[in-house]
Amino acid sequence: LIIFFSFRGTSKGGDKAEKIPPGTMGWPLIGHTIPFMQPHSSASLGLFVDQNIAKHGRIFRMNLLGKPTIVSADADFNRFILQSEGRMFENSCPTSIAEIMGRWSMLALAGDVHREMRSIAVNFMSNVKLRTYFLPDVEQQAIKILSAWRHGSTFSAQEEGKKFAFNLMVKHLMSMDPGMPETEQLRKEYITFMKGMASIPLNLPGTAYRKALQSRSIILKIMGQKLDERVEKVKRGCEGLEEDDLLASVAAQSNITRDQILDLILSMLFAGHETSSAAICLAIYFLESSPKALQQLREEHINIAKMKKEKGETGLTWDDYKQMEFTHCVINETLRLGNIVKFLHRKAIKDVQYKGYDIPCGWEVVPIISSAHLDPSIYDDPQSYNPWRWQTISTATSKNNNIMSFSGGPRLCPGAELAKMEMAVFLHHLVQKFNWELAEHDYPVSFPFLGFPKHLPIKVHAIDHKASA
Ligand code: HEM
Repeated sequence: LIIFFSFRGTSKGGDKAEKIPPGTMGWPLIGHTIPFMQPHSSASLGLFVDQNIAKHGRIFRMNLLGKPTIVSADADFNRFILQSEGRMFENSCPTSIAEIMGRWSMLALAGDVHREMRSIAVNFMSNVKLRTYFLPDVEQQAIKILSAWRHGSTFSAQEEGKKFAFNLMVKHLMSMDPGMPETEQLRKEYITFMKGMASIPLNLPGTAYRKALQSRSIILKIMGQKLDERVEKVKRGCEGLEEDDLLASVAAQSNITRDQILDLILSMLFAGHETSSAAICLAIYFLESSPKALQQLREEHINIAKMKKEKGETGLTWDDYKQMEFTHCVINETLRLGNIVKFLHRKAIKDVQYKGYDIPCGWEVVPIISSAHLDPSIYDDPQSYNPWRWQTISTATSKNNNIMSFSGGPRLCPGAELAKMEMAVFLHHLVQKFNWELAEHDYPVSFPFLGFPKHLPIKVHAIDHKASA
């Protein structure tokens, strides 16, 4: 029976009674999960999705992770899905991710509890906080990382990017300082935790998934100790503490439980660290192969630094950041072609009709958000890295629906501005100090989490400003 029901419905046009999008359900239980998850260049949709689009069109059905699923590579439908969050569709995190990130993680929540947790995240990264607290720290961390790079040395840019983003997040989430033993222990556990996130969810002795669950317990223990310290300080009424870090501000709230706080912090560490470090690596990768873009970017930053020096200013300001026009083009193009997040998980919470198709209530829905970025009808020559295209495209999300890197609708990434600012500040110092080349061939791969198979090895050359003056 399982085989019969799994293979039935391989018709091209979808079911007759209901017009469910066409497609095949594949093997019993696992369906097409393995080919769907097959690693591929993040600047592509992958062979499986391309083949299905060619056969069935941009909206098709399949069995993913044991569930009937509608996959959409249709930019309009994706926008519709994201904007109908809570009304027709809602977040639907795979069980294995919810288990590892925690049931209170923002990635796993939907509805009112999600809204409550989200407002904490939005407030944590408000514009005022970005200007006041984050910007100086981002700059300090960037300078610190880059000052350890030696002329002529070769190392993994991916590791450096992760160190930068990790240090920044743990400082702002829990006031943990880089290099301290407990920060290093947390980082070590976090690496094991991440390996499990990207593994097959088999909770058996020795598997990456089992190890990740064990690391999760250790990470929560460390975070729990930090939380206890904060609660104690809040009780003693230490002034200004709420501004210190996220732990302090949530510790002062009585409406969320300890488990909720810990899962929130862990999901923020994940969401704010993996993505922005990937973004920095992508910029390093794309700029290396685009000397003209690198040159223009460098000129922009040398000019900003020169003007600041003339005015006797040190440290970047929000106005400096906003003035980095070409840098914003580089960032937009890097995110478009790099596709840090390829797809999202949603499910239909009622029967939905769209473009003549029926999406049955309860079915999983996977919008492939990278599809808009790679669509030649939206972006000319989408495979080429061309930051200049953004000089004529409006980047306001309200005006441009085809920028999907940060998702859209009510779950739009609350860390978008922080991530862009991290990229801009890191690039400001990087391009003034170094030239670089890939030490080995590497490229960004969607696992589905974005990574570089060889960890992006680069060789750096310090720029001799006296010689170039
Ligand atoms: C270039 C870097 C980044 C990219 C591409 C990115 C992308 C995304 C995407 C696609 C989502 C999914 C939204 C959905 O389910 O519809 C998301 C959610 C989220 N991101 Fe980011 N993100 C980035 C950086 C950050 C940073 C620096 C933070 C800071 C902590 C952050 C925090 C979050 C949070 C808390 C969520 C959950 C939002 C919710 O469920 O309402 N992100 N991000």
